[in-house]
Amino acid sequence: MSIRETRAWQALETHYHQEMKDVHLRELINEEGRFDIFAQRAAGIMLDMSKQRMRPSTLDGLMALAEERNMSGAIEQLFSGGQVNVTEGRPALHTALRLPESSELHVNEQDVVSDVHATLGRMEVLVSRVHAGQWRGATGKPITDVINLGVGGSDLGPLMVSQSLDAFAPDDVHHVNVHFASTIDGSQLADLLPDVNPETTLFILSSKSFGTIDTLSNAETAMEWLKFWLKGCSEGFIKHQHFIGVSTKPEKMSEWGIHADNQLLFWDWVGGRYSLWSGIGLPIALHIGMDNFRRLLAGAHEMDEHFRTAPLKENLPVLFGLAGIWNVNFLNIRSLAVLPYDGRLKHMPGYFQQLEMESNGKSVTSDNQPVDYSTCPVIWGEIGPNGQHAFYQLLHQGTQPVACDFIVPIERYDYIEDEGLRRDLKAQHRLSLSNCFAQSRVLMLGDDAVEGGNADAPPYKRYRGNQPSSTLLIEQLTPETLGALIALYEHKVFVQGTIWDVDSFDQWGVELGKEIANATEEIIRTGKGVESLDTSSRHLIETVWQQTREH
Ligand SMILES: O=P(O)(O)OC[C@H]1O[C@H](O)[C@H](O)[C@@H](O)[C@@H]1O
Repeated sequence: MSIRETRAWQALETHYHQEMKDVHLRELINEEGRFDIFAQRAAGIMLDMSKQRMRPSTLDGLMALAEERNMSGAIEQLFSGGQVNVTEGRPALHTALRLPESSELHVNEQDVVSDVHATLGRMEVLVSRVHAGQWRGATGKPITDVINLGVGGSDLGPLMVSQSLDAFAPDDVHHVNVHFASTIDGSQLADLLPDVNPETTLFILSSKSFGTIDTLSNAETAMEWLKFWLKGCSEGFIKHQHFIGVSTKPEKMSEWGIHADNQLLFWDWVGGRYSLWSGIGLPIALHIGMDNFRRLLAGAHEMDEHFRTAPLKENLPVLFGLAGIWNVNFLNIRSLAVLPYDGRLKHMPGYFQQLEMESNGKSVTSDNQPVDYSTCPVIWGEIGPNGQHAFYQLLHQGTQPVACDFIVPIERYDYIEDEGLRRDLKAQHRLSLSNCFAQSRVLMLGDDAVEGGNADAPPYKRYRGNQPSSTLLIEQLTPETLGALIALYEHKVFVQGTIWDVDSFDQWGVELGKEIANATEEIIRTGKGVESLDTSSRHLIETVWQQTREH
């Protein structure tokens, strides 16, 4: 039976048509006790959903829907290693990566917690060798630069966290610069390699499958570059001194030439987009130190515990997820903008794009039926204050309904020692907070945000308002709160996937494109088979041939 046919879903539809369809946020916001009902805190984060187009009765209806889908049972399954990744027949145990060492979790009679902590221990050894200046390149010089070669989940998480927690980089260790190269066209390597020293550059080959052509082609380029500059050193020695591999596939790493001592393993029950907590987080640990990496895990664990144990009505990921369901399935809002008011979080929208869209961008239920409702909205975003000068025009006066997540820390810049600078930067942060609160208010109230009203203004100066948003207010951006924030989104995705009855942990939709790309590369390279293609693709390839032949 489709979820649409359940009593809870139908009650929500009736509620929408009878009570909510024509009500504007400017009326809702004045309803009694709204903030107390719609704002909840956990793990250093306050989630304020009082600017969502919901009433307490909406929330009751959504809770009934969650019960209909046995949300508590699903959460229990997730944490205990149930086969929540149905199409691949395995658990999704990213939460086990953040369990404290003293806990136990058995999957197939194996205690995964001891494996996880043994790997963290190996990571620590690698990090401390680099930070002590003991890891040396093929010519004997200490490493100065680390380049992570990975894409998707093997890039976006480590990149986002490293950038966000830059201020936590330890200053009492041998300094290394951490860089990221992901794109298949080699763009980042083309920029990076001329500026680093081959004798002192270490590459991390990050790939869950160790079969992703984007990453392997970057690795080949890196290796050729090293061979060119380190003439006289054998290939095996170069690989030993300049490559670490992180993967679930030790045999493929060995085949490529990654020395067994330089391999960090993780497990097929860690989804790529949920893997920054595993060895895939090595660039983070190299950048901010192992202690801070463990703090990140501890913050995520705190959110895990909240998600696992808090009653559904006080449960941040549940509330956050259900608000999204209401927006997508009842208010028909299929666009979600992620808007951090903090420049350190510039890679966060991109990271959440993969997390949400690759997890829930699905249209088949767990028993292989086509869905008859919308699933994941389009996620996009940008640093909020910069977006104000770019696309907020559409949010305020365009024709699209868009839901927004505003993300902002309460306090910033306490770590700046220079007093004069600190004062000014704190003032700038106040500006950022003011802009954040002002924008969500105007999006909600429209013309009513103007003192005395704005009804006399010409149409092009009018603001409709009624765009719903949530605000995530973070006490301070620390490894702990960032860990908790990421875990909050991970669990929100799970809550929504549970309601929509989709497998949030597979990604079959990315496979066909890879296959066809390989076949296309062969056609471009060999010239054979172009006639079997459609007219557009054929002409594109012929145009490429024509121009490259002319050169
Ligand atoms: O880590 P890898 O196996 O190299 O995969 C890297 C990425 O590519 C794939 O195509 C998937 O879409 C992503 O989920 C994955 O994170």
